[in-house]
Amino acid sequence: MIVTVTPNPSVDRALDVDTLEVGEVNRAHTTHVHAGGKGINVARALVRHGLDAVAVVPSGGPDGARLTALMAEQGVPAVPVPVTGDTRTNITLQERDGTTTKINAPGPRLSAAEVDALLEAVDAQLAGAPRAVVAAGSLPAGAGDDFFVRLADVAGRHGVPLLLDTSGAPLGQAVRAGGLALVKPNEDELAEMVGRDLVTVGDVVAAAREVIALGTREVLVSLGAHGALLVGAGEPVWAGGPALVPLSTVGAGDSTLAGFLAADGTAADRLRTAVAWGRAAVLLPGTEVPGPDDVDVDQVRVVLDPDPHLATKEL
Ligand SMILES: Nc1ncnc2c1ncn2[C@@H]1O[C@H](COP(=O)(O)OP(=O)(O)OP(=O)(O)O)[C@@H](O)[C@H]1O
Ligand SMILES: O=P(O)(O)OC[C@@]1(O)O[C@H](CO)[C@@H](O)[C@@H]1O
Repeated sequence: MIVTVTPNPSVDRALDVDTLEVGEVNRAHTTHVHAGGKGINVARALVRHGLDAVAVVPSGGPDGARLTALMAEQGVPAVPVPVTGDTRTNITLQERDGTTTKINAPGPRLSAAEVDALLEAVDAQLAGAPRAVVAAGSLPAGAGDDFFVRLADVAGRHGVPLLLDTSGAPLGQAVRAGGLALVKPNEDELAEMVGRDLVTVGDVVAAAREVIALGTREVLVSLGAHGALLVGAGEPVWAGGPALVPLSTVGAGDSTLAGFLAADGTAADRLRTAVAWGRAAVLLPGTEVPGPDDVDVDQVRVVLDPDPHLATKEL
């Protein structure tokens, strides 16, 4: 069982347009609606592969009800924590050439009592001794930048590994507090965390090692079209595949993390599966997550200890 926590979930609405004309009336030809938010997407991808997952989410107003209904439709077990504010809707504008424009709403402000209730709901799930807990996405106002530090305390008390995918100050605080099993920044998020540009593989590996030195076991850095790097105690590993034209990149990082959790074996095996799931996600519309038939592990190439001088854009 994997428990996921999404402090700021969303109903994801994707509108497909041929070409987006900024400042004009654009007419979409298709819309896709999915239960969204990073932790929910991880749970959805795991469930589509027949694995056990449960998603803990604050839920409020009509869109909160819609969110939990969408999860139920997809057979994703949810633990909704009632909140007074309205759950947000996030918009994706998807162009035919693969260009993705996303507008994420701020989401409702949570009261201190609602934040405590969310942490208590996670605490109750962790009492069942799941294999891991994944916390992912941005924080709503009111949660406090130390929310993931508090969550790490809860996970630590239960001895459950915590995997974190977030950004900005909440990521920085959690990394500095230590005790994380894994963080999954993309290249920009890692660069922001260490406060410098990352150009080469060596730059990314050095930044990941700084994170590890602060008390995180592994760093999975997703590099968009250029695959992903896994840095842990051993030698770094890169995985990626042939170029493809994305249908929607939304949630690709979440499917990557789900694939990583689903896989067994060496670091290379787990990274290969993670990248295969991420690649499969970008070939699906909106925030659709891949199932077993979508994933092609054989297309993914793995390189142990990649050349540190290579620019990540050349991978
Ligand atoms: N354009 C692309 N072509 C091929 N693979 C891609 C592309 N974009 C993403 N991927 C795959 O998906 C993985 C995750 O992508 P990315 O690094 O963009 O994650 P992210 O920024 O966390 O995304 P999100 O926040 O939308 O989930 C990559 O490691 C890669 O395997
Ligand atoms: O605003 P956040 O929490 O950073 O990101 C939310 C979000 O963009 O992330 C998911 C894709 O990873 C989407 O389902 C969702 O709309």
